[in-house]
Amino acid sequence: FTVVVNGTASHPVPETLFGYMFEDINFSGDGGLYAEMLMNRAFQQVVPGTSSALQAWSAVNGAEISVVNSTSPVSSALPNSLEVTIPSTASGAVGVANSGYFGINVQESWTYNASFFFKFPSGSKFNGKVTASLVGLDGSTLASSSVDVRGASSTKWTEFFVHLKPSKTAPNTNNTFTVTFDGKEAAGETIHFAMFSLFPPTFKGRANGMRMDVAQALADTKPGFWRFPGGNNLEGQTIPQRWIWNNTVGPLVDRPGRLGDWGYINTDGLGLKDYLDFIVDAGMQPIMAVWAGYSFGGTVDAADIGPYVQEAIDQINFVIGDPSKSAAAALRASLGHPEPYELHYVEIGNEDFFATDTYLDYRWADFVGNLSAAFPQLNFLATTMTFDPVLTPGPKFYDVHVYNTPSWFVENAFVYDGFERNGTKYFEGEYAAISTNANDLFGTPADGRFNFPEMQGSAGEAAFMTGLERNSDIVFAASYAPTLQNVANFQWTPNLIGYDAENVFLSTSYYVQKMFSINKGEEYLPSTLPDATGVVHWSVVRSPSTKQVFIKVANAGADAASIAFALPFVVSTEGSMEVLTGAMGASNTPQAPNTVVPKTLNFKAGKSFTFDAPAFSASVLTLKTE
Ligand SMILES: O=S(=O)(O)O[C@H]1C[C@H](O)[C@@H](O)[C@@H]1CO
Repeated sequence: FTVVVNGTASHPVPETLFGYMFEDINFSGDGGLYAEMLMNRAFQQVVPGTSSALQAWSAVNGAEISVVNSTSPVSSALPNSLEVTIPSTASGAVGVANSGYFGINVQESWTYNASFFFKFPSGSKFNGKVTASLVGLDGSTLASSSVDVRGASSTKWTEFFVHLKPSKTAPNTNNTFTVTFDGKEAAGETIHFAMFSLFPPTFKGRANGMRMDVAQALADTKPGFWRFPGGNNLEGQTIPQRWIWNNTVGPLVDRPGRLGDWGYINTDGLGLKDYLDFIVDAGMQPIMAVWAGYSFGGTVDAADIGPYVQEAIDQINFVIGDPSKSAAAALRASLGHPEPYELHYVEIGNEDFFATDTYLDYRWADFVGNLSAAFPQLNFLATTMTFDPVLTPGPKFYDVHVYNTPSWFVENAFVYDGFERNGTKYFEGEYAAISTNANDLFGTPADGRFNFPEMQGSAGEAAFMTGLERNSDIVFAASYAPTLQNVANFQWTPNLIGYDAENVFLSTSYYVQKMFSINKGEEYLPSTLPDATGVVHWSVVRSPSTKQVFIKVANAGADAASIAFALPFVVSTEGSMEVLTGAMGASNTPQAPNTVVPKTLNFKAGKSFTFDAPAFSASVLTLKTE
């Protein structure tokens, strides 16, 4: 191949071109990015007296425990509490233990914030200590802290709050958080607990914040945007179980939680303001979805849509409204953020190509009509297929989703080249190579589904992404999906970033996303077009502010390819390149997390040079212009 690069940019590269799609899937939020370490911390949305109500909880040394809603609750949002009865014959430490989200990471250098609510029955004679501890698999106490309690003065809900500083780092994550009494001191007592919590240090030290290592892996790619709260997890198994913004803000005891759309209960401890603060902390901007009347269990009738439109208006006002004019904005101010957050993009629903008729009939028009009247400065995205059906008013933005085979991505690198430049812009909101089986894309690994991203898929995605860059005059944002996976419990594969209770696993596709995102440049330089039917694709961008040119090369084929580049301007002979390459089916897995990692090396650049792209590779060549 010979590639002649044009010295005149065709268009700027949008700041938002690469970023993340987030929803609570695969324990991405609870048990993932959200730093709360205790699973089922507040017994939300469980049926008292059932074993599932006690998920992650167990008795310590003979205590009798059960989830009840018989006593006056700690809040109306949290009707359930944990009833703990200490046997009259008890001795030693007696109480309850939580096993975390598939483990608890105990690090000597961390200070943990532990808390819970408790109360004794009136007439209690208890006068002793209650102790919070981190306990190792072998029963050793890694950290503990006690407070003196008199039952008679704790007959109302009382919050217990301590810092825990481990004496050593645990050898594994099979640790528990326990709350115990001395059996003799507490013999025969019944105590109620509510809203436990255990936090490690968080990303940027944010209260109720994010797990540091997962957040850092996301921030390291310099993402331009964060799409939330879904994806399917926006929609709800039923209309009442949709994602409701005001149930996700304010004190944690006032958040009821909900049954998420991926088979587990969401605490909603990671809520609207927590997302917005993380977006600020990681230097992104939101692409925020509003619920648009469609749940998996039913759709709101046109005649009843008004309150849901108002709910969306209130959600947007929480983000950008004037506290003197909107109660939702005043709520934001009362939570410590009087200034509006940055917001330019609001998505109306998710994947409404599954519910096209009502979207076409009234849902799109009712939401975008009222919301654009209330917020004329915002951009609204439609979620049906592009121009199918023809919506009124015509959408200025679409969110396009595609999951397919590695070869589909290679073969469709030019899909946007053919789009009419009519002012419409596109968000490639969810894309990933997920299977080698075009006839059963969403099947099992036995049928070709990827457990983890494979190099063949990542190289295909890279080829596709050169097309997104070339067409970034109309593609303003793009994100791989799903982003996060707790490898101990998940519902979807492959995913960009995996993790367990102590490790983060970066996939081959993560390295491709990072390569493109941190080298996205400021303007696109046209060049000799790749062969649209070929497996070798490239794109060239320039950053005048840093006098750099970035050439991305994807080779999604099994043969190495040699490419001669000719540049119309002077470049330093000192070039550097980052190359990600591996066997076709190679993956980074928890067992072999560094199977395929990027390699950086220098090369002799200049106005013309040749680059040999390895088979199944994605590369970025960085050049310095004068
Ligand atoms: O079952 S799917 O519709 O394929 O689910 C996909 C599409 C949906 O937006 C997202 O939540 C999910 C995985 O990222």
